[in-house]
Amino acid sequence: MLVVMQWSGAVLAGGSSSRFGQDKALYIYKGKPLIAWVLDSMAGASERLVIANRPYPGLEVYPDLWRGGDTLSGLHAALAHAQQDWVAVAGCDQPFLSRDFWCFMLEHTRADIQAVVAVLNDLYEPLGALYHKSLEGEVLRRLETGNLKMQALLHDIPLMALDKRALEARFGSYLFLNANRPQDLP
Ligand SMILES: Nc1nc2c(ncn2[C@@H]2O[C@H](COP(=O)(O)OP(=O)(O)OP(=O)(O)O)[C@@H](O)[C@H]2O)c(=O)[nH]1
Repeated sequence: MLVVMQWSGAVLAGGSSSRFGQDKALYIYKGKPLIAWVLDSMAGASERLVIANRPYPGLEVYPDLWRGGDTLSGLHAALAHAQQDWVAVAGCDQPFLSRDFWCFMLEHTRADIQAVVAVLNDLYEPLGALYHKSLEGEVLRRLETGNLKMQALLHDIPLMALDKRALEARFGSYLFLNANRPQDLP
């Protein structure tokens, strides 16, 4: 019997796009908004959540529950709102993530870890990663104590670290590209 794993997708879009100069989620790149590229990469999810604090027409938006913690606030809300145990979390500015990439990441989930994440030289890629819902309490504790660094969280939890260069070789050299400015996009 084929067992198909259920997972949630969450796109963080609660930032201020200050370096981008306009709401980057809605920036049209190669014919569609950046956020649509990311949502499309998560087409295999049982639900796709947009985590933001303002409405996006046509999309169901889930708010941060703890404000002011940057991407850690977004991760917390993603884990809190998600229905499934494993949650694919990405920025709204990562148009090169793909369905095949997420399938590959999901193949590396295990019962004894809480994240699947790319790493290079001890530096993790916190967005474009899988997180287990059981992390919600730990993330909230870090928000409460002002310990907002995603790298520190990832250093402290049991996870599967996948070689970033090997992932880029397989899924494309721009895989983890996040567009801080329009000119970052190829
Ligand atoms: N839900 C949520 N998402 C956030 C928050 N802060 C940043 N993000 C998202 O996390 C991703 C990475 O953040 P950044 O690249 O710094 O984006 P940004 O904050 O919009 O950009 P800058 O204002 O230029 O720093 C983007 O998709 C943001 O929308 C937050 O407080 N809540």
